[in-house]
Amino acid sequence: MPSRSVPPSIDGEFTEVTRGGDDKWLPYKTKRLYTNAFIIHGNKLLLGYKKRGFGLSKYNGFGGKVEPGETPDQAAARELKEEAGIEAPLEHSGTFLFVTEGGPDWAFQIEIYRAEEYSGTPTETDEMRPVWFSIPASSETAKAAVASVIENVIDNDLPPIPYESMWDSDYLWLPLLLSKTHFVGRTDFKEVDGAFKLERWWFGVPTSTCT
Ligand SMILES: Nc1[nH]c(=O)nc2c1ncn2[C@H]1C[C@H](O)[C@@H](COP(=O)(O)OP(=O)(O)OP(=O)(O)O)O1
Repeated sequence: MPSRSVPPSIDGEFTEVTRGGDDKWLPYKTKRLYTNAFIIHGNKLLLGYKKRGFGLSKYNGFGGKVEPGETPDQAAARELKEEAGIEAPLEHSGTFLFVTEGGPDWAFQIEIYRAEEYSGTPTETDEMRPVWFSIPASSETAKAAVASVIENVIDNDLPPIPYESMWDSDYLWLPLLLSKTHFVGRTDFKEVDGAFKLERWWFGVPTSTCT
């Protein structure tokens, strides 16, 4: 079988964790920077239920556009405060490109952040309602982490991570974020009647962290 290429947008030495769909990666004109931040507190994960805009009625991390003059780190902190009312020592955890067919002709470059502590009280805003979910038991390797989340082994009374109400590809990389494994990736979605359907994806981790 011929070897399949890494998406053209991925630079550097990464080991594939998961891929799907064909190799016909969508073209895009430019990239726009976004952030997305997740709070992991013990065995709980904080997500926001999106009340308006793109991604309405989905659960997601807290984030949005990087404004002119801002760094992604600054934007991540600002968006977390604006959308959830909290502050946290955010660490950069991954990057992926979200490209659409039928949607914008530019790619969303989403910088993903995580923190294990926070200050303040998660508070509902006009855009997001914060909700805690249970994190499944952790695993040693990136691939095992993906498997543990799919099996959804939980040990508290909170609901499990609501993958069915998240963007279609989040179950592929959230386990990497939970296990503190830096990752890169790419997803191509197709917009049909206002809904976005995952068409192809690739996620990888730095070669040195994949055992
Ligand atoms: N967890 C996620 N998984 C995914 O596959 N795509 C995501 C994603 N989070 C964001 N995206 C993509 C799709 C989404 O419509 C786009 C913009 O992200 P957001 O919805 O977070 O930003 P907003 O349009 O709300 O920006 P602001 O108005 O600045 O808050 O990036």
